[in-house]
Parts: sequence; structure tokens; C-alpha cells
Amino acid sequence: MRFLKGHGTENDFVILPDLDDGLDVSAALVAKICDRRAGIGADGVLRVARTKQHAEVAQHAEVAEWFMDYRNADGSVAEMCGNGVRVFARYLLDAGLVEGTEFVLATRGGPRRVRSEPNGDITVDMGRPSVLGESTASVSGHEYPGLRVDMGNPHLACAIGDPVVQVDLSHQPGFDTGVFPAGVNIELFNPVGVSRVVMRVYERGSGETRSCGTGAVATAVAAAHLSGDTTGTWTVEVTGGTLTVILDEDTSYLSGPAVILASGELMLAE
Ligand SMILES: N[C@@H](CCC[C@H](N)C(=O)O)C(=O)O
Repeated sequence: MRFLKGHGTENDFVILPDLDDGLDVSAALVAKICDRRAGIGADGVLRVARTKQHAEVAQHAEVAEWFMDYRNADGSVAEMCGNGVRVFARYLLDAGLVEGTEFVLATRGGPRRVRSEPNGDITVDMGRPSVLGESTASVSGHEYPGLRVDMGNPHLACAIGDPVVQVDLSHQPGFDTGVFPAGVNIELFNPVGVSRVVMRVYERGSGETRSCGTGAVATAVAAAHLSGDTTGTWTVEVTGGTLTVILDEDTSYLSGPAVILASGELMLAE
């Protein structure tokens, strides 16, 4: 099985080109691939599939030839992955599977338009964030109130008084399972200047990661909300680099680097 490895601000992925739709990618195989000792190691897997072959996204085949079949490191399926879309787009561009610098790809969360920028960054139109109210995350005995934001996938973005670098995110934070029956991605952030935040994230299905694109947009929405805003350009400093988020009236954009760093032949089997 051919694979590539890539990352976006160190949110890292194994890419499985499955252009003929022949791969049986079970949850167990994904978990093995993502294992950082016994596998290649990654926060998730991006299977490159044809949109028209998949009933769950086939309605977008007219606008998006390629479907990002995203799986978390534990093998669970998620609707969207912002950094995954950017790395997936980088792969499609490098492999010559798309024409031009702007195109649409399919995700379970809906079609997403991407643009390759002159400086090499990839920008994604992430759609309009849905603000769903408030909830609370608990970490090491602290209760952190936050904003529920749906980005196609669920987020709880919490501004905290403690420096985020000091928080222990080695375990799953507590959350209200009545509010988030399918689990949630939890962002903790500190506002650090004008339209600038430092963020850490504990991802559903992957644990703490060094970046999360949907989480960066959710965090920008929550940070803007604190100052009574819904629009603006935000710099989100994550552990693995820096992302830019633009919030406008109708949609949101995520920009940053996306890199393919290796390719090879995978010998793992279930
Ligand atoms: N890292 C991603 C989000 C991946 C999915 C998430 N763990 C979930 O289960 O919803 C991103 O960059 O958005």
C-alpha cells in the first residue's frame, strides 16, 4: 500500500491514495498506521477517494472530484479536518490530480473550496461557524467555561486564565456528554494581544495534537465573541506553528503551511 506523510503546522497525517477505491481501511488498520511506535505515527489518516464512488458525498461529485475520507488516530470517522483539507489539497496539487490553484474537494462536512497561495500556503473556505451556546470543560480539577462551535465537527473553545502552556492535557478533559453525545474537540486558549491567541487542543479520537484547523477557527470565533465581535482576522498560535483565521459575515477562512515530507510503501496489515 503506497503512502505519503504530511503535516499542517505539525498536525500530521498519513495519506493513502486510493484512486481506484480498492482499499479496505478498517479502524484497526488506521489505529496501527497512526501508532507512533509500531506504525508510521500520525494524528489521522487521509484516504484519497473519488467522490462519485461514495454515497455519503456523491451529491458533490459535480463540483469535487476528490473526497477526503478522514479518520482520527483511533480509527474513528470525523466529519471535517481543517488541516487535513490543507494537506490533502497539497497532495492533490503535487500529484497533478487537480488543475489550477483553486478547486473544491469533498468532506463529510460538505464541499470545501481551497486555494494555493503564491507563498505556498493553502487557504480553505471553512464555511460559516455555528455558535451553539456555552458548556464547560474540566481539566485537572479546573472548570473552564467555553463556547460551543460547530465547524462540521463539534468544538468547545475555552478562554482560560491560566497560561495554556502550563495545563496538563495528557488526559481526556471532562465534558458534558449530554451536550456532546458524539464527543467533542476541546480548545483552551489565552488572548495574547490584538486579535491574537495562543491555543492548545485535545482532539476527539486523537488526543492532544500540535494543531487543529477546525479548532483554530472555533477558537477565533470564541475569542471574537468575548469582545462582542463576529468578524475579523485572527492569528492563532498553536504548538506546531501559526494559523490565520478570517471571519466574515458569511463564512470563515483558514490559512497556513501544508507540507508533504515523505512517501513509501506500507507493509502493515491488519
Ligand atoms: N485536526 C483536525 C480535526 C480532526 C477531527 C477531529 N479530531 C474530530 O474528531 O472532530 C483539524 O485540523 O480540523
